Amino acid sequence: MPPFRRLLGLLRPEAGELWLVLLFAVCVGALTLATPVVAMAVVNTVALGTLIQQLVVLCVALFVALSLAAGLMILQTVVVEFVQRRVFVRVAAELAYRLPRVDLKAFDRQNGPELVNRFFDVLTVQKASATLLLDGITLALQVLIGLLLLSFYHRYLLGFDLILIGSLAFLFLVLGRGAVRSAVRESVAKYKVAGWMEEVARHPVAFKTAGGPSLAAARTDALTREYLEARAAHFRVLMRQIGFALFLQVVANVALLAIGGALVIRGELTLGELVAAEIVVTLVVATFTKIGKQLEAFYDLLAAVDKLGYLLDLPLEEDGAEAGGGAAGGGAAVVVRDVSFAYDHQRKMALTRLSLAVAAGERVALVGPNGAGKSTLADLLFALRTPDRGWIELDGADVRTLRLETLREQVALVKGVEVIEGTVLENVRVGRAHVTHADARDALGRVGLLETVLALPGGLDTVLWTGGSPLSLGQANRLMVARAIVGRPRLLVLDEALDHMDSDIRETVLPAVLGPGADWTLVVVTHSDEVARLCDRVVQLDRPSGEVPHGNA
Ligand SMILES: Nc1ncnc2c1ncn2[C@@H]1O[C@H](COP(=O)(O)OP(=O)(O)OP(=O)(O)O)[C@@H](O)[C@H]1O
Repeated sequence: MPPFRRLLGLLRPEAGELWLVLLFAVCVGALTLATPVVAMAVVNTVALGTLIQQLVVLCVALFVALSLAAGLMILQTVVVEFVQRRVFVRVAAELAYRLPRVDLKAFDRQNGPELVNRFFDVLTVQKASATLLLDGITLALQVLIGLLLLSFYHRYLLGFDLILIGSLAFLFLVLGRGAVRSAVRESVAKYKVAGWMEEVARHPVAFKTAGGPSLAAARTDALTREYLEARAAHFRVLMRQIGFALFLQVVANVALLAIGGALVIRGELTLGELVAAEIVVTLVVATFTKIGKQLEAFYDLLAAVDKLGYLLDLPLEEDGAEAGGGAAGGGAAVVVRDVSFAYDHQRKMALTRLSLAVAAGERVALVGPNGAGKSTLADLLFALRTPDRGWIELDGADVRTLRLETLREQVALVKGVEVIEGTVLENVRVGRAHVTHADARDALGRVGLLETVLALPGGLDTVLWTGGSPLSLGQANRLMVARAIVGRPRLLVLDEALDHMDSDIRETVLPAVLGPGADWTLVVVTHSDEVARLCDRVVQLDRPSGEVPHGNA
């Protein structure tokens, strides 16, 4: 979507306030023009040698007009402040809604956390929109009203106005061509630098290996250069416009003095009118010097909105409509029917026409070589991805038709370690209000982690950091199992979650997932013969040989 349309979309809910800002600006613009009007009256009355009282009345009138303008400007600032706050809250709320629902596909070829950096563009939107709403509109209106006023003095000045308006149109439309594109390119380059910095910070071991620092420096150098080129290209457009605006300022000032002076000499303009016209033109052309700042704010705003739009446009998972569910407790029967799946942009199939039936309460080990598609199947069971063909049933219900929220109350997946910055309790609960403190303690106990957690300074309220610290990796792994079993799922899918545990620990955890109280259906992806042996059945997956029929772009 073009950035300008996106901007309108973002500001639409604020339409009421924006009209108010515009109204204030019109009033302020009109009121500030009281200065030239009063000046003209003063010059004319002084020239005619009238009374001091008239001067006092004029000054009082000017004071009232300018005070009113100042009051309106304060109101305008307050309204713009509220608009800014609301834009921040709206974008934050929308992202909080969308991010957990983003289709995993979107993150296959892009770094999710790096994409989220674009949220900071809300600040650019806030700052730039405030600049434009407060100064930009007022300046534009001052120019407009000023030119209108000027045209009343003499028809020559109307011609002067028209030439000035034509020049301004040339400045914005012709000289500004390509500015939005160059602003967007600049901001893309900026994010690449930030993304790379994050990459370096995220992989401390890799970048501490012998060549790590030089790789960090070399790539930063290349990306910074890319940024500088993009910035320079954008600056060229800006300078073109700023230079022309300043040139226009000089020409307009001189031209008015020349035209006005000639008209006064010819008696077609009074001295007062010339002074007033001169003040108006000074006001109008003074705005030209500020055009650079306004233009930069405008292009930054469009680039920021473009970036935010990118984040807000990430595709969401397709949700089913059925509440579904089958039996309330116990294991769920799972059927995988003729399922094929290929990742986007891959030539090889990840799964080809796989069929599998798992009875309710059955424990199945999925084994096979690297790349056989085991993790892909685990993802499909949790509906992180959708089969390209075939389907999956849970207790006879097609998973695609179920509401994802309901489905994920019934299916739990343990895949890698995802510790959220928050307390141990929050990490076990993950927003599920029905999970009590006692439930969390019970789940932690079952995976042999309760004593370790209670020994931490804050017990279950100890704050964990992303990555799991102060827990060890193995302990964090068990925390993930506790998170999965605390919701008493009907299908538990463990993607190599047991493989990383030492045999003692595994013995503690195994009863929790395979023992008598564990009445769920279990699918364990494993490379361990020991784990496989404990299951009711072992299903071997082999690397699919199929190619994606017509590419998978
Ligand atoms: N995000 C992805 N994008 C593109 N291709 C992927 C992605 N994830 C996996 N693949 C490909 O899909 C195929 C199956 O991968 P999958 O991770 O399911 O295998 P696996 O059996 O779990 O392997 P392992 O035992 O190594 O964990 C592999 O060929 C892999 O290269």
